[in-house]
Amino acid sequence: MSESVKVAVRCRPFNEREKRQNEIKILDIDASSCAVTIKNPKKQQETPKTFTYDYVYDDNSKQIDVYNMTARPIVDAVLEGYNGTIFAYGQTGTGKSFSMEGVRDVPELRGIIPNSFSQIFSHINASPNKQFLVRASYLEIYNEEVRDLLSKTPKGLELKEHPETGVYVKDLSNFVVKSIQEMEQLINVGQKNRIVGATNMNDHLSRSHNLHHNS
Ligand SMILES: Nc1ncnc2c1ncn2[C@@H]1O[C@H](COP(=O)(O)OP(=O)(O)OP(=O)(O)O)[C@@H](O)[C@H]1O
Repeated sequence: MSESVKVAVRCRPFNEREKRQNEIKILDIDASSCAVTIKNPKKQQETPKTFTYDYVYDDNSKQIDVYNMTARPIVDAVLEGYNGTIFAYGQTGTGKSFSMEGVRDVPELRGIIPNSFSQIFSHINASPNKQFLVRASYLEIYNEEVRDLLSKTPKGLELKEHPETGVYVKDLSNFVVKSIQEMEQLINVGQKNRIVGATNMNDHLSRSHNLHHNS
């Protein structure tokens, strides 16, 4: 049986500032062995350290390849009735939003979230004899406060634990969605309610973090 938690590492290309400052690349990514080797630029004589992961992506990686290798199998399992979570973690400015959301209007730059909507609804549309229920919630954690981004009055919500179903957010709204368009509408509403919106892409000082949940 394969592991239930898998870890992927993605390295982003240098940004303009890093290029201008002639930064040196300290990561070497070897896709064939899923290994990342990191060297200490201040101590060239130090032996580089190597770590292995379930998937590794270098700075040339394409959104669709990241999706197909890492996210598609999770969404496949969800469509069969299992639970699945895709979670991006990393320092500010490292490419979490790029990987998760990407650039919505440019098909090849679309990230995991829009690609998963396409996969979910094409699967549902191709399975006329099965019934599916898709519900969506969208929340933001900002300054330790859980905010419901799909509520008209986003306010702090409580985190609770249920003995059988585990941790949940009390009173978090959720909406039944029947198409990609409906899903995108909800995302648009939620984006507008985020404390620090996607328009502040270049300000990496105080971005909030958000979780997306499809069931
Ligand atoms: N793989 C990539 N290819 C090209 N550009 C990328 C890639 N990953 C990130 N970028 C660019 O790098 C910048 C920072 O990425 P992004 O905003 O996704 O970081 P983040 O981890 O979400 O940051 P924060 O935690 O501050 O929200 C953006 O301009 C983004 O377009």
